[in-house]
Amino acid sequence: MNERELIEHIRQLTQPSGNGLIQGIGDDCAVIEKDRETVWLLTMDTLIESVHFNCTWHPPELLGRKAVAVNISDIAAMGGRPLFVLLSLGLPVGFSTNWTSQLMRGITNACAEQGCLLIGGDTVCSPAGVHLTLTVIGEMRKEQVLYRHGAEIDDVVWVSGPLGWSAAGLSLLQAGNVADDPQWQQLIQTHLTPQPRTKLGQLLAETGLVHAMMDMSDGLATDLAHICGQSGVGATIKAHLLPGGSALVVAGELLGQDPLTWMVSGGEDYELLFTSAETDSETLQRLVAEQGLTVHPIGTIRQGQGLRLIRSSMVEENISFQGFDHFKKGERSCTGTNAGSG
Ligand SMILES: Nc1ncnc2c1ncn2[C@@H]1O[C@H](COP(=O)(O)OP(=O)(O)O)[C@@H](O)[C@H]1O
Ligand SMILES: Cc1ncc(C[n+]2csc(CCOP(=O)(O)OP(=O)(O)O)c2C)c(N)n1
Ligand SMILES: [Mg+2]
Repeated sequence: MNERELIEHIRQLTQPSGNGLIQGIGDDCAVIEKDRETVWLLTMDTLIESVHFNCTWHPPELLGRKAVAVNISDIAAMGGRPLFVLLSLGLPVGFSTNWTSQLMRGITNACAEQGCLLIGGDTVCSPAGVHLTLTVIGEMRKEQVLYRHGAEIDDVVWVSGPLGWSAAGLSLLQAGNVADDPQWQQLIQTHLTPQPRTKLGQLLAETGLVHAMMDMSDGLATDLAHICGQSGVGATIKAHLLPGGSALVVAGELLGQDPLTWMVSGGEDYELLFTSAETDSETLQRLVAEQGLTVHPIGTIRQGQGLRLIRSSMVEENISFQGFDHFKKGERSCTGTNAGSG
């Protein structure tokens, strides 16, 4: 069973409604009725040493910032405003006080910059490595919430920024000796401290022009496949429209890796991915530009199912769910050593 199948299995075991629940398992946040006009948004994400970060290259302050950013990104993905954070901290015996206070400086500064309050959590000993789990609570107007479902045939598919930078930055850090070169700093910084698109998410929700939205953590191939699956549609993406940039191409040449693979299935972009009617494209781009922000059209929603990538050679390829999956065969991060393995 892979990660997606396991989450679907858990979803089928749960109650879909009650207690004011509007959206349970399956979107970036759970959505719960707060009052007639507003909803609560709740989300949780974990970062685990050796799976999500490596302490040899990840400065603790930036790790703290990243832990907040990847969680707040899920609030941005609904169009909401983050308010409160809960932090569960798992540290090995004999943890460094200096390392931990830098981590906490990153967490508290990032919370303050996003206007949210750290209000509680838990602190435990970990038998292996550092574990960081955050819960973020946000709010927004009920009628403006943007779900993964809702994409319509002939919609334009948009992304809020460059793809593949984080994956390229990670490859450069893993390669070791090249990482100090100034030409790679944008790629590396994107990996070490992604920026949640909170302002853009709220703006897009307010326009009322967006049909479906999510944030990108597992790579376009998997994340857009979620929007398609939940909307009952397919999509076609054009490789030459994907925003990448020259540093990605040069890094690919240096490391012998394909920049398109980073852009499509690398993951950890934390950009917003959304769809809107073709006839609203100009208005949408104008409203976004007025706030000093940018968005890029990358393809089209179509009838049917599955996600197709059109390469420059005009060859079409099905790339559905080819992004990151914690338990996918060949994904090296977890080796079972306990009762849960096998
Ligand atoms: N162990 C779990 N128990 C209940 N719900 C889960 C579990 N793991 C993930 N989910 C839910 O499944 C959905 C997809 O999760 P995930 O792929 O991690 O989304 P995201 O990329 O937005 O973090 C979310 O709604 C999340 O809350
Ligand atoms: C040491 C290390 N190895 C590999 C990766 C790459 N990586 C780890 S998790 C992940 C995907 C995103 O994490 P996930 O836990 O799936 O977040 P979610 O989709 O729940 O938001 C990627 C690309 C990394 N960041 N660090
Ligand atoms: Mg998650």
